[in-house]
Amino acid sequence: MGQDILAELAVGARTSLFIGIASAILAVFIGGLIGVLAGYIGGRFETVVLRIIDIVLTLPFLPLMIVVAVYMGAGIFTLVFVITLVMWAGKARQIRAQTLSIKHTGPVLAAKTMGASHFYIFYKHILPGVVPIFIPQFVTGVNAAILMESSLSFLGMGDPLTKSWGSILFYANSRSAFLTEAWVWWIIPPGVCIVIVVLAFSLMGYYLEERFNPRLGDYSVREKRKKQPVKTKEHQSSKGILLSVESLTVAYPKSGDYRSVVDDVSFVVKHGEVLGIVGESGSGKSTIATAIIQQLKRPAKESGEIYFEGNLVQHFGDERLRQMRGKEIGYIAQAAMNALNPVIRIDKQLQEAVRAHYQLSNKEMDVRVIEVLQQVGLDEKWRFAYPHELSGGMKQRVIIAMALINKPKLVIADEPTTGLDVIVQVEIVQLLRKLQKELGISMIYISHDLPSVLSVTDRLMIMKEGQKVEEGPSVELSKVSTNPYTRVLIDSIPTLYPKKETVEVSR
Ligand SMILES: Nc1ncnc2c1ncn2[C@@H]1O[C@H](COP(=O)(O)OP(=O)(O)OP(=O)(O)O)[C@@H](O)[C@H]1O
Repeated sequence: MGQDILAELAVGARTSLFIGIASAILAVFIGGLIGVLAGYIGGRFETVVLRIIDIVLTLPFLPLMIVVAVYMGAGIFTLVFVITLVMWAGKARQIRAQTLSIKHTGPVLAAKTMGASHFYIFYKHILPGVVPIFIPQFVTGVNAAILMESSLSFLGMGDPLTKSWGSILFYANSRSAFLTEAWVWWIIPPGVCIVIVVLAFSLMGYYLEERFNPRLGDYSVREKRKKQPVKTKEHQSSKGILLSVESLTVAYPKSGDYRSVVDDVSFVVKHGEVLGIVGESGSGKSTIATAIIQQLKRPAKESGEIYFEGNLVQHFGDERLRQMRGKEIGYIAQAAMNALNPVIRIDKQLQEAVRAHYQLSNKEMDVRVIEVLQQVGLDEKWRFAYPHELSGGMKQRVIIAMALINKPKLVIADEPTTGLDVIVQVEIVQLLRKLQKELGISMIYISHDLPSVLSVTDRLMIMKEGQKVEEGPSVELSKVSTNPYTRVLIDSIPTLYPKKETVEVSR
């Protein structure tokens, strides 16, 4: 008896898996093709496809199977046909959505602007973004198809001559196994097989979805920070040090190994001081800033120690870090003004920043919003505006207001003048300097533009290829530095009185 059941289960596994895998392959292939084409071509074709998808998704599965089985005869291929017919539409809808999100990204628009052919865009940009999600779609499809096959076979719509887990259950039921002790042998084993296989495919599907779906971005689940006593350096505050970075090294994987993008960098920021970090693009400036607020992207490897007010931030738990970000350290990220939510009023966005840390009444909140807008030189009426009603300079003032609204001790401004015209750049730089002095806060000012940094900083740190080249008081460094790289940066500053050069004009 036991051997018979085992043999039936083994043969049944073959049928159930075949139907599951074959239906999933067909559904993903057909759905994928139709979804990609509908998303990419758009227009009437897309509308027609969407209406067909809507109709298919509303088709009742069981009556459909009965009708098809009557015409085609019950059997494995009828099952594959009906399951595919039911499943392709859902796949097509998801893959169309993915195609649409890629179609409107910068690289695709740039390729179109350059006159690239549809074939090139499709092959180079759309397919690489869409194909990875076929894998999780296939796995979840197998899972759903096995369940459908079991249900249909259990209802007697499978092939009567072929064993599958569903048909084992059908025969068990038709011979009243549920009413006798036979259910232990006849029903539990195929039932357990279905549960285990479906669960295994579901888990695999979730994993692959997180791994391959580009829309899920950083797929890896971030490890929870270990709770541990925070290491402290008491003497730092007595020396007036607010932030101290010691031997910071950050590496990212490259060609199978890790490559340092910040290499053994140390510096301090004192209370009320402005430190400028200057260097060419890619020298690691933003990486230092994100390391300070502990928001490096995976899979970065970080070593070294960062102390804020004498406490080692790498030992901070999640809650302590959350409090540090936005409340004790204000962060003006690169191009942050483009990240203002276009459909939320300015006052609401500023209030969000306060709500993350304080519980204030609406009136108190409004007072704080007006106060900070005035500080950054914006009339209070602008608090009722939406971001698209503001100019670039005004948006950047809002971003500065957001960084200041919780009265932080340190502000990190990463290229705060990017994307603004020269006059507005000067205004923003002057505003930052004025606020820093008035509020007595410390600041790290990151830029590749030495002239703007000189006017706003007390000390400068020059970076090149992840390493600190030189550090010192801004004015001194700009006048007497003998370091060749620093000199290149300084000499690149345009002056009103350029050196006279004799130019020979050939006649
Ligand atoms: N998530 C990441 N994965 C791999 N490498 C990265 C990642 N983020 C940054 N890098 C690398 O780290 C290096 C330093 O980047 P970073 O953004 O810190 O430079 P930067 O000096 O701020 O430049 P920019 O002024 O252009 O923003 C670059 O070479 C970059 O390729």
